Amino acid sequence: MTREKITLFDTTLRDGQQTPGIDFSVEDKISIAAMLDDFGLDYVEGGYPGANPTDTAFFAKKRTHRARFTAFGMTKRAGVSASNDPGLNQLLQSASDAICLVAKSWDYHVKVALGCTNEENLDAIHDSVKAVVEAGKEALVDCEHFFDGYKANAAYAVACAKTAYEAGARWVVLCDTNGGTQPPEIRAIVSALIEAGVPGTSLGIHAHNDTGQAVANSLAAVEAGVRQIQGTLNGIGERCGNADLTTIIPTLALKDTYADRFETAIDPEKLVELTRLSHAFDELLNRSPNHQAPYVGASAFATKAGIHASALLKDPKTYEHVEPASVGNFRKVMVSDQGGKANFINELKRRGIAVAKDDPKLDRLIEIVKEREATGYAYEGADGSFELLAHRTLGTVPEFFAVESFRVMVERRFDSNGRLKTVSEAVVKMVIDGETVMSVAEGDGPVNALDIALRKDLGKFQREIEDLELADFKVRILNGGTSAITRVLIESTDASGARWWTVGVSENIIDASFQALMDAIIYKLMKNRQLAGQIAAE
Ligand SMILES: CC(=O)SCCNC(=O)CCNC(=O)[C@H](O)C(C)(C)COP(=O)(O)OP(=O)(O)OC[C@H]1O[C@@H](n2cnc3c(N)ncnc32)[C@H](O)[C@@H]1OP(=O)(O)O
Ligand SMILES: CC(=O)C(=O)O
Repeated sequence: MTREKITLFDTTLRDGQQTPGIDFSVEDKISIAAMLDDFGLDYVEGGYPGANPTDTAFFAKKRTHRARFTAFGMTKRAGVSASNDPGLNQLLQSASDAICLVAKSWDYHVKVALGCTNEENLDAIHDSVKAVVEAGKEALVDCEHFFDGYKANAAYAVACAKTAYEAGARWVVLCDTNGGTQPPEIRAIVSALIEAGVPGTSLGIHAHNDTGQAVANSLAAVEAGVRQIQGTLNGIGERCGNADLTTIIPTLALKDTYADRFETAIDPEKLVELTRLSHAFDELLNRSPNHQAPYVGASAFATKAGIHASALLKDPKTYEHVEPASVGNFRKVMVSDQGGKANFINELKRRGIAVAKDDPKLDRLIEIVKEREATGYAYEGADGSFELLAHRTLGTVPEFFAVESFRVMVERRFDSNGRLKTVSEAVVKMVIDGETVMSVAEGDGPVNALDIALRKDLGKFQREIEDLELADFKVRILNGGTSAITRVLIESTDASGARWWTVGVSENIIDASFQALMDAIIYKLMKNRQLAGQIAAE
C-alpha cells in the first residue's frame, strides 16, 4: 500500500527563538540547523532576516544541504507595493530556498493590528506570494490565528487561505496562534477549508501548546487532510511552546494508525538517534532534559514499581508501548521503596553483581533500601551509592581509608582591605595505611572546603583520584522547619567520561554532603579496580 508523505517543517530556530529565556547566537543557529538537516527534516526555518543582526547574518548564506532553508517574515504592508516594501525585500535577498510569510487571517486582527481593510490584507497576501515566486523561491504562508479567525468570520479566513494558495503558495499553513483550539474544532475547520477548495496536500498545521494539545491538534489536522506539520525540537516556542517534533516523529513512524497510512523523510536509522538529538539540543540550551518527555525522556521507559518490573523482565511488551531502542532510549528498572526482588535483581545484574532470588542477603539489601528511603535517601537517583550499598551488603568493600574526624568553619570577617568576606575552612583527619593524615583547605563554601580537604591528600590513592570531578550538587530539604532533614545528591565524573550519583542524608547539610562525597571517592577507587561501575550494555 502506498503511503502519503507528511512533510516535516522545523521552526526551532524561529518560533523556538520566541521562547522566554532562549536566545540563539549565529553559531548556535549554525549548529542546530546542521543537527536538524542531518536528522532529515524537510524544512528548517532559520529566523527572520532583517529583524535583527543575528538572523540577518545567519541568512547571509545557505545553512542546510538537504532541508529547504526557510526564511520567515511578514507580508508586505498595505499602502506600499511589494517591490517597495523594505522588509519583504530583505527576505527576498536572503540566501533562503523558501520564504514563509506570516499573514493575518482573522478580520479582527486586520482591523486592530494592521489597521487596514480586509481587501488590502488580501492584496498584501497575493502580491507578497507572487513576489516570492517571481524571485525563484518557494512560498509558504502561515495564516496567523486561522482557527480563531475562522470561528469569527469563516468566509474571510477561507478567503485568506485561498488567496495564498491561488497566488502560488506551495503550502498554506493553518496556525493556532493563541493555542486554545481543541482537536475536534481543528478537524472540523480543516475539513471545511478542504471542502472550500484548498487541497490538503497544500495545507500545513502550526499548533501552539497552550492547552497541552499541540501534538493532538497536529495529528487531528493530519487526520482531516493536512500534509505538513510544523513543530520544534523538544516543543520549545512562544509561551507554552509548539508541537513537539520529538513526540510527533516517532508517533507517525511507530504507531500503526499513522504508520500504515503515512511516511516522513526520517529514516528508521535516524529515528534511533532521536533521544540523542533531543538531549544534545538541551545540552546546547544549557538546561536539563525533561525526564518525563514522551519517547526521549530518561523516565519514558523507566519503572520503579515492583509489579511492573516483575512483568517487564518476563516480557517488556507488558509495560512498554514501543521498544525503547526504536528511538534510541533505554529501559530502566529502578530500585527504590516501590520495588520488589525483580527490580533489584535486574539492577544488580546490570551492574555485574550476581545474586540468587532466594539469597537472604538480597532480602537484607531490599530491607535496608526501604528503611533508608523512609528516612530520606533516594537510591533511584543515586546509582553510585546504591552500588556501594549492594557491595557492602552482599559482599565487601575494601577499607581504603578511614576518616577519623572533620571540622568545618564558616567565618564572616573583614579582610585586610576592609571588605566584608565570608570564609569557609575545613579540616579532615584521616587514617590511610595506619598513618594519620590531616588536611586543611579553604573553599568557596563549606561543602567546597570539605571536598577540597577530603581530596587534598589521600596518600597512596592521591594520583588515582586526580581526574575525579564534582559535576553537580543538589540539595533538597525534605521537611520544613529548622530541624529539617537534608538530602544531598552529588554527581561525579572522571576522565573516562563515566558519571555517577551519590547520596547523603542528615539533619546537617555538611554531614549529608560528607556522606555523598565519601561515597563518590570510594566509588571512584572501586571503579579504578573494576569492582564497581561495570555497567552492562543495555
Ligand atoms: C505569530 C507569530 O509568532 S508571528 C512572528 C512574531 N515574531 C516576531 O515578531 C519576531 C521578529 N519581529 C521583530 O523583530 C519586529 O517586530 C520587526 C523587525 C519584524 C518589525 O519591527 P517594527 O517595524 O518596529 O514593528 P513592530 O514590531 O513594533 O510592530 C509590528 C508591525 O508589523 C505589522 N504587521 C504585523 N503582522 C503583519 C503582517 N502579517 N503583514 C504586514 N504587517 C504586519 C504590524 O501592524 C505593526 O505595524 P505598525 O508598526 O505599523 O503598527
Ligand atoms: C506564525 C506563528 O508562529 C503563529 O501563528 O503562531
